[in-house]
Amino acid sequence: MSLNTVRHDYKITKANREELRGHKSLLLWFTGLSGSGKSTLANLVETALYKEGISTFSLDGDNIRKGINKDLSFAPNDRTENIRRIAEIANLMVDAGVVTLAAFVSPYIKDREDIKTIVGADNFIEIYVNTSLEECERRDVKGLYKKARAGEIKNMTGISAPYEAPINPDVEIKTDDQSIEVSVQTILDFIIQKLK
Ligand SMILES: Nc1ncnc2c1ncn2[C@@H]1O[C@H](COP(=O)(O)OS(=O)(=O)O)[C@@H](OP(=O)(O)O)[C@H]1O
Ligand SMILES: Nc1ncnc2c1ncn2[C@@H]1O[C@H](COP(=O)(O)OP(=O)(O)O)[C@@H](O)[C@H]1O
Repeated sequence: MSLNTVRHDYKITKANREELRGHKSLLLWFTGLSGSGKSTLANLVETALYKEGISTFSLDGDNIRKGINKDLSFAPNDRTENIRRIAEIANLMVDAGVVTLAAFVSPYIKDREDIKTIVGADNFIEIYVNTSLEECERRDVKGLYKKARAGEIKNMTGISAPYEAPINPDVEIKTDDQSIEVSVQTILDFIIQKLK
């Protein structure tokens, strides 16, 4: 669709904003099943970065699915639109010079490829929180798996909707047998050089 809009070139660029803040900006994208540990890890990674004086912002279900995306369901097309809008928001945040953390199930490979295109491959870090369905169900943090097994929730990822695992993620965290502390440190070790 052509809207005849013209892009204005602003004088202050992402590079200027990164220089002012003293670090690069990146999108850290956490993908995995519900209950895999995305929010837990994103939260702790953000806290560690904040303590190092790095500007951060977290996007997750609370500020997205209850806000800008409250019109979207868990049907495949709506999940795709959910992720597309989040990627566009994340792109603005990264452009603003902020290290942005996003924790979403994001079950489709194609949708995650599209995020990379929107924010730029150099700005995108895919973190696969690889927790087995058995372990997620054992945790059942929000009681959703029990409801899904009882047929009370449709399209539940891992039960009645697919999860397409990343083929070549930047970081893979296997939380079934790795502590939270080691998981956080693994992520920090991977990104810290990239922020310089
Ligand atoms: N059907 C179904 N499948 C998966 N998850 C469900 C579903 N219904 C509700 N929830 C809750 O919504 C959270 C997932 O939302 P996302 O925006 O991350 O999903 S997606 O990326 O659009 O697939 C997810 O949050 P997390 O547990 O933090 O992953 C669930 O709490
Ligand atoms: N190594 C680990 N990494 C992350 N979470 C873990 C790990 N081991 C156990 N957990 C627990 O798993 C649960 C994950 O829940 P949550 O972070 O809400 O998952 P998600 O955001 O993927 O739905 C938390 O209760 C957390 O304490």
